[in-house]
Amino acid sequence: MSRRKLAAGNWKMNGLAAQLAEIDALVNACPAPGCDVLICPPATLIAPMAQRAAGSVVAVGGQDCHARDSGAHTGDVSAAMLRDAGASYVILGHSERRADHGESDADVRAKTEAAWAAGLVAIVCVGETEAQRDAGEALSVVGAQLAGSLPDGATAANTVVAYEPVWAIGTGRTPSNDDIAEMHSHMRARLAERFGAEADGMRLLYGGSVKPGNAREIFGLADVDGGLVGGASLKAADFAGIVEAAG
Ligand SMILES: O=C[C@H](O)COP(=O)(O)O
Repeated sequence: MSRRKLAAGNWKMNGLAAQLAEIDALVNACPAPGCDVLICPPATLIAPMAQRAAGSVVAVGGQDCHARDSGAHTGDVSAAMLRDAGASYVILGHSERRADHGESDADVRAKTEAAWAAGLVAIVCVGETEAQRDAGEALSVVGAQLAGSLPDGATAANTVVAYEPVWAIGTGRTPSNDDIAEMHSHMRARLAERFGAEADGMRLLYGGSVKPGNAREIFGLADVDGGLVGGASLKAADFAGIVEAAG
């Protein structure tokens, strides 16, 4: 099964209107990439970024959504609102959301259902802490997160899974290639048990200190279908190198 790779940037809580110029630079640097390209800016920049990127190869996504469409949820944003602002993807269950906002697998599953209902592709994040890896629990922890966070209706078209070891995020550290390959193979097998042949088409991203200098090697590993990139997605020059590696 050939899966088109995805280079996804997560700007996290970074970016003011002035940074929208990075999108122009990215579009110029990557006029015809051989992979899908996505930037997930903070919610305040989704609409202007989507307008700026309209007609280009760069898709725009959210970093979270509420499980409900609308209502009395001060400060929250629904999947329908993201879609209305021009998003086509949403990151769900990022470890920073799980840690900062206490999001459970059940919460992530409900948000994923909401994302699909709004026509968004869900990028569902999983990953172990360093203590869990040291205890030999990485595979079982990620397997349980996958089982709990993905609803039954997951398909290759509506879902992307991102494996992000918590200890590799923003640290400059990455797992060994063998460890990444082992985890991605494990995830593919768990998905195949549950979703059958559909799992062959699901894209599995690696995230955690992906840089232009290591992206090609990581994206070349079996069952790695691109990356979810934090810090190195903020500057078009860096992210263009990662897009190039994925293409
Ligand atoms: O969503 C992105 C990840 O948390 C990775 O962040 P990082 O590339 O800054 O390590």
